[in-house]
Amino acid sequence: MLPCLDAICLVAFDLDGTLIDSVPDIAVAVDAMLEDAGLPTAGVARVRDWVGNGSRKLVERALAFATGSVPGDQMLNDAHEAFLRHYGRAPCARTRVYPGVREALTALRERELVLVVITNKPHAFVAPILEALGLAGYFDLTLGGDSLPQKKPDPAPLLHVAERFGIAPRHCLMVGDSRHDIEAARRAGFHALAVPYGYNHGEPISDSQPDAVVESLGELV
Ligand SMILES: O=C(O)COP(=O)(O)O
Ligand SMILES: [Mg+2]
Repeated sequence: MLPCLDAICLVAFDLDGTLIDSVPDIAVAVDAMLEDAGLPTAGVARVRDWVGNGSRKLVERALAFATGSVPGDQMLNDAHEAFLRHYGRAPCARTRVYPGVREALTALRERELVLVVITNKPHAFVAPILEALGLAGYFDLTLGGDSLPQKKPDPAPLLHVAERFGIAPRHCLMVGDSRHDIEAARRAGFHALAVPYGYNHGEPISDSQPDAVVESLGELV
């Protein structure tokens, strides 16, 4: 069970698959990287199941699919650089905000909650995407997968924001689409709310036993 919103002072949102449907642009960049390497492309349906552990892991999974073996360091480094270059050219051409997100963010801001983004995406992409979609103004802080030495499912980024704003974890809520968000929330002592429409390696998010699942963030308010 989720506590009543009155008991919550800070809400941390996952980005990819929770606030925004970003996989169409991510898949274009993955496929461009694979083409550069002379490998078969993967397509959006496969890439969807590879998102969640940051860009390097995404590229590693794509190379393993395309070559049939785990890539060596040099190949992975080169491919990761190529992916970042391609993604950086158009990180927000096909990316869309999910239904209910703007309404939820507006209502939570009106309640004067601290709102943050904690994503495993490289931080350099976060501000340009939020700005392009008109979401930047809602957030007090954003953390990317490379902002700290640890990323989700490690609880460190969640504990970092709780401490930064001086709010006890039991008054914080993590909202996410993947098992990494739910695990990070558990380990940090945050409440955990999940959405079922995002990217969770093809598994139902209910398997991770979040406190609650909502079909749309519009239900939050
Ligand atoms: O970039 C990823 O791997 C996932 O990003 P997310 O943490 O916003 O879902
Ligand atoms: Mg996500």
